[in-house]
Amino acid sequence: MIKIINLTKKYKIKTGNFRYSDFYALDNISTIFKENIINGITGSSGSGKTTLANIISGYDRDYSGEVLYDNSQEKKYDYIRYVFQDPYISLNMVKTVEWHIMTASELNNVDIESSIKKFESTRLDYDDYRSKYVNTLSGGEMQKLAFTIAIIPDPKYIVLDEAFSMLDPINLFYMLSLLKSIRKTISVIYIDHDINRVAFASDYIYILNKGRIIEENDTDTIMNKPENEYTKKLIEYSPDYKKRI
Ligand SMILES: Nc1ncnc2c1ncn2[C@@H]1O[C@H](COP(=O)(O)OP(=O)(O)OP(=O)(O)O)[C@@H](O)[C@H]1O
Repeated sequence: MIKIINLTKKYKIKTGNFRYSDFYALDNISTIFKENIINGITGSSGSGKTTLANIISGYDRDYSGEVLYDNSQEKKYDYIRYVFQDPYISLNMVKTVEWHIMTASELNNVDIESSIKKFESTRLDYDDYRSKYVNTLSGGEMQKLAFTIAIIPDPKYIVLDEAFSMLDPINLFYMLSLLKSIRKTISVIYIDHDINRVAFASDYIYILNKGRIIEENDTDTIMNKPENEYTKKLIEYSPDYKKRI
C-alpha cells in the first residue's frame, strides 16, 4: 500500500525584480493508493498529476509531507516502476528491441522467456520485432516496449503517466485490458487527463484540481454520482459524439 500524508510540492515563481511568490503544485494532499486494483488519477492540465507521479515513484524527493510504501519511508528496489508519457526518456533509440528485453532481464535477474512473454502480452510478436531498432518503431510501439520493460521485474506497483497516449483505440483497449489482467500481481496507478479512459480502466478514481484531490471514490460513484462541481464538469466536457458541437 502506498500512503501519502500532507504531501506538498512548492515552487518559487519569479514575479518581478527580486520578487518571488510560492506556487503549490501539490497542496497538502493525503490519501492511499490500494494494492491489487487500478487506481486512476485524472484532472485538468497542470493539476499536478505528473508532479504526484514523480514523487510517489521516487524521482522527485524535494517535497514536504510523507510517502510511505507498506508503512515504510524506504521502498525495495523493485517496489515501484514508472512509465513516462515520453518513451524516449526510458529507451535507447540506437539499440534493438532484443537488447532492451535482454538487458532488462539481466539487470532484474529474470529469465528471458518470461520477459519475451511479457513483450508478447502487448500484442507484438517478438520474432517480428527483436532486431528492430527503437528509432524505427512507432510511438505506440515504443510505449508498449517501455511498458514491457517496466513490468519485467514484476514490481509491486506500476505508475503509468499518460503512458498509452500514442496508442489507437483498439491497441489502447488491449493495453487497458492487459492492466486489468495483471492488477492482482502488479498494482496500477493509471494517470490520464481523459476521465472516460480513466473510468474505463480504473477501479477507483482520484480527481486532482489545482494541486488538491478534490474527490476520490470508486469508479461507478464518481461517474454516476459525482459530488464536486469540477468532477461534474470534467464528465460533462469529455468528448462524446452525442454531444458534438
Ligand atoms: N519546475 C517548475 N517550476 C514551476 N512550476 C512548475 C514546475 N514544474 C511544474 N510546474 C507547475 O506545476 C503544475 C503541475 O504540473 P504537472 O506537470 O504536475 O501537471 P499535470 O497535471 O501533469 O499536467 P498535464 O496533464 O498538462 O501534463 C503546473 O502548473 C506546472 O506549470
